[in-house]
Amino acid sequence: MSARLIDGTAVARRVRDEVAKGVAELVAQGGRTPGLATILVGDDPASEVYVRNKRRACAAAGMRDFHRRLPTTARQEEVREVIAELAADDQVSGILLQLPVPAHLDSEALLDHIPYDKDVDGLTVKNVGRLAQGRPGLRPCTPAGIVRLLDEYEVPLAGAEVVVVGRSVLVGRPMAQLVLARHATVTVCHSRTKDLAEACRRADVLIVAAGVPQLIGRDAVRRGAVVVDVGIHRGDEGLHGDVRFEEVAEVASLVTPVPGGVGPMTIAMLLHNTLEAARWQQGSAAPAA
Ligand SMILES: Nc1nc(=O)c2c([nH]1)NC[C@@H]1CN(c3ccc(C(=O)N[C@@H](CCC(=O)O)C(=O)O)cc3)C=[N+]21
Repeated sequence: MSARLIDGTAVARRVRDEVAKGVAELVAQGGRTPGLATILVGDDPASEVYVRNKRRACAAAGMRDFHRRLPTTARQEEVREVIAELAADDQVSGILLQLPVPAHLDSEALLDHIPYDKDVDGLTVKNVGRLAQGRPGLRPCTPAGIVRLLDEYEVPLAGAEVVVVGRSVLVGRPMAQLVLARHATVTVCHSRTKDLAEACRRADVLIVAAGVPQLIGRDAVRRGAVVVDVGIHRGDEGLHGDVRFEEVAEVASLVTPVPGGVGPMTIAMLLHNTLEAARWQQGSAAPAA
C-alpha cells in the first residue's frame, strides 16, 4: 500500500469538539440549548445503530436529544403529525427523518413537512434549491463531511477533475453541487455510464457513492488520485465499501478507509448542522456555504 489514509475518525473528533465548544458558547450567551430530534420508523437494524450513534453524539456535544420511534405500520399522517409537533417545538433545532422509511410511506412528502431551518439533513426542496443556486443553507451531512475531509488534507478542489459515482439525493447529487461550488470540474457517473472505469480515470478526486460493494478497482483509478469511499456494506468479515481498498491503495495518493472514513464525518456534520440551525433560528445568518 502506498496511499496515505484519510482518518475520518480523527477529523470527526475535531469537528465534534468544535461543535461542543460552539454549543457551550451559545448557551453562555443566553441562547437556547440546541436540540436534535431523530425519527425512526420501523425496525431496520442498521438504521437502529445509526440513530443510536447520532443520539449519543448529540448528547456528548451538549445538545438535547429528542427521539420519536414509530412502528413499521405507521401511516403517512401519523409520521406527518410527529414532524409537525417537532416543527412547532422551539426546543427542537433539528429534525432528522432516518431513511429509508418503509415502502408504503412517501418520504419526499414527509421531508417537505420539515421546516427548512430545521432540516439538518439538507434534504428539503428549499435547501436543495438553495444549494443548487449557490445560496447559503443547510447542506447534506455526508457530502459536507467529505468536503471537510478534503479540506483538512489540503486536497485542492478549484480546477480539479472530480468524478462522483452515484446520483442519489442523499449523496451523489449534493456532492456534485458542493464541489462545483468549490470550482471543480465535475463528472457524475451512474449505472448507465458506458465505460465507468474510463470515466473514473479522469479523476483527481474520485468519490464513490454507488451502493455497490467493491465496484471500483485499480483500473478505475489514476495514479496519485484521491479516492473517497462512501459505501457501507456489512459482510461476514466486517464492513466493506464500494471500493476494493487493497487494490486502490496501491495507486491512490490518499484514500478513505471503511470503517473510519466518511461514516464518522456524517455524524459529526449532523451535529455541526444542528448547531448552525439553532443559531439560525436564534437570529444568526443562514449557514454559509
Ligand atoms: N436521513 C438520513 N440521514 C443520514 O445521514 C443517513 C440516513 N438517513 N440513512 C442511512 C445513512 C447512512 N449513514 C451513516 C452514518 C454513520 C455511519 C458511520 O458512523 N459509520 C462508521 C461505522 C459504523 C458501523 O459500525 O456501522 C464508519 O464508517 O466508520 C455510517 C452511515 C447516515 N445516513
